[in-house]
Amino acid sequence: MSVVLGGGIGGLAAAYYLAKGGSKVALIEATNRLGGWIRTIKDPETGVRFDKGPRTLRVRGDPAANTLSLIEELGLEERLYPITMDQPSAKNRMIYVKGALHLLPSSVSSVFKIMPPFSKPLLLAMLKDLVAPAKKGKDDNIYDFVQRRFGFEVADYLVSAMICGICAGNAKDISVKFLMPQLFEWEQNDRSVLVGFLKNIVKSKPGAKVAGGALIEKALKDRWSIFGFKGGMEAFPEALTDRIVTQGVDINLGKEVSRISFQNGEVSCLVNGKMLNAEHVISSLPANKLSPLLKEEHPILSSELAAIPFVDVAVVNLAYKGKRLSKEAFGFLIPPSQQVPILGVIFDSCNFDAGDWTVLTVMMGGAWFDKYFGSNVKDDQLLELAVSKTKEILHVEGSPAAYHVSVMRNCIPQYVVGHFDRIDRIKSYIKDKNLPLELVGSSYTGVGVNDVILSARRAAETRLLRKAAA
Ligand SMILES: Cc1cc2nc3c(=O)[nH]c(=O)nc-3n(C[C@H](O)[C@H](O)[C@H](O)COP(=O)(O)OP(=O)(O)OC[C@H]3O[C@@H](n4cnc5c(N)ncnc54)[C@H](O)[C@@H]3O)c2cc1C
Ligand SMILES: C=Cc1c2[nH]c(c1C)Cc1[nH]c(c(CCC(=O)O)c1C)Cc1[nH]c(c(C)c1CCC(=O)O)Cc1[nH]c(c(C)c1C=C)C2
Repeated sequence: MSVVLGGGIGGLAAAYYLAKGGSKVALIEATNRLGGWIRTIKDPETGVRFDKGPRTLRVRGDPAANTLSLIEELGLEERLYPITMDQPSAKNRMIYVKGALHLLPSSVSSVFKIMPPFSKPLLLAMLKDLVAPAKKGKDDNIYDFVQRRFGFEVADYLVSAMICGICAGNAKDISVKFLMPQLFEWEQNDRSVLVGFLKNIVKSKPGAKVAGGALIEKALKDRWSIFGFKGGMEAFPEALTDRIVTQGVDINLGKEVSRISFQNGEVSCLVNGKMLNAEHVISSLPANKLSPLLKEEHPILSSELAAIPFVDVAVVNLAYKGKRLSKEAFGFLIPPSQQVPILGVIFDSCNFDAGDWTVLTVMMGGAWFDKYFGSNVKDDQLLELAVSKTKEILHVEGSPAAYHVSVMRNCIPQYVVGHFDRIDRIKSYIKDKNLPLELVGSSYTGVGVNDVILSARRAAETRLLRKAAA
């Protein structure tokens, strides 16, 4: 039997892939619900739906192709809500700088123009890269890397904002390999990103195909940019849950794992005071939650896991009656240099049909949670701030007809400088000690849902191969 720890999207996907391969699986989840950070709620009075975590997924790249093939296996195609590249919510992303909203460049032609808040065409920033010196090293923070190669404005306005919009983190701490591993390699090997890029075009063979089935083909043909689910993102873990129930996975809710130990190639998990023995364990727990469970037997592994930092994010969902926005867009981000106490706002009702409602999600905190809110912030204060910033920046007047406030503690891991070396050390430790343990989830090799699902598939396949070989 295999045990899967955690019932977020990572644990559910791991259980699905294991069971699909013929394994007997028990899934252990500490809370009384499945889905982890993926949560959709419905306001009881207005019926408006709010997503607290993700609401859209990417279509490009292998992790996305894998998610789409999982969706196909689950027969969920009809429940998808595609957003195509020509829609404003796919094309228009904004930043708020010096008291005004600005569209981010979204086409090749825009690099030749001066697009405020940038003082020069982005092409000039790209040319800077040709003369900028390379800094040799194993890793760098993404802010310094971008400032060195493309200048202050690209680092400050564009990349710092994007890092907020992906991991709520500070670009001055986050590894360049998190977002731009290839660009960093080109700097190391070719001295310039542009030179590396051009050499790569010459070398690369056209027509490289991503893995996947009919749905990914359709998504690419129909030019999907991102997609969500009709009724909200929680439809996805719900469908996975239904499927693993059919597969016979033993789902245990409200059961917290408090210790993991290994002996004779097997594993024992202490679950609500009782020992559960298995041949193998896949942990989808966030690294900070897994760390204490291993401390007694594997202190080195435990401290490597504990060293992966997390940030808190406050998520305030707001619904206003009527159409209130003057610009259709995905939303806007605020670069940290602007010293505004919110990270950004998603325009949910531009992305999805919300009837006669304007639905917004205001995200706050992240790497600056303590600076702006301390440790005792009240929901009312967060709501008031979200409403007042919405009024100031988007000119949405009055009070929301519905709202929901959550402080999501330790919800996003931070891939700080040195993260990927740490992951290599963690993997080597598990391999060298021959532990029947696989790690899945957003703490390790990608913070998005697509990455998490792919990590679950790889972990399950590794386990199934080992079992078949034994
Ligand atoms: C505000 C926000 C916005 C996001 N937006 C996007 C987006 O737009 N696109 C995107 O791709 N991703 C987005 N993400 C990231 C995405 O939500 C995560 O990558 C994903 O949900 C992580 O899933 P997981 O299974 O790894 O972890 P989790 O969801 O954290 O699941 C882990 C589970 O383990 C359980 N657990 C913990 N400790 C124990 C224990 N001791 N015993 C048993 N069970 C335990 C927890 O209760 C939880 O259910 C966002 C995240 C947040 C917070
Ligand atoms: C302001 C805070 C946040 C917003 N979204 C997230 C946070 C912390 C979380 C998040 N957003 C994305 C991912 C997945 C990345 C992946 O690898 O798939 C996560 C974990 C997607 C995303 N959202 C924005 C960008 C630039 C990206 C990267 C991928 C892509 O280009 O689609 C933009 C964005 N995020 C937020 C806002 C307000 C925003 C606005 C333009 C909120």
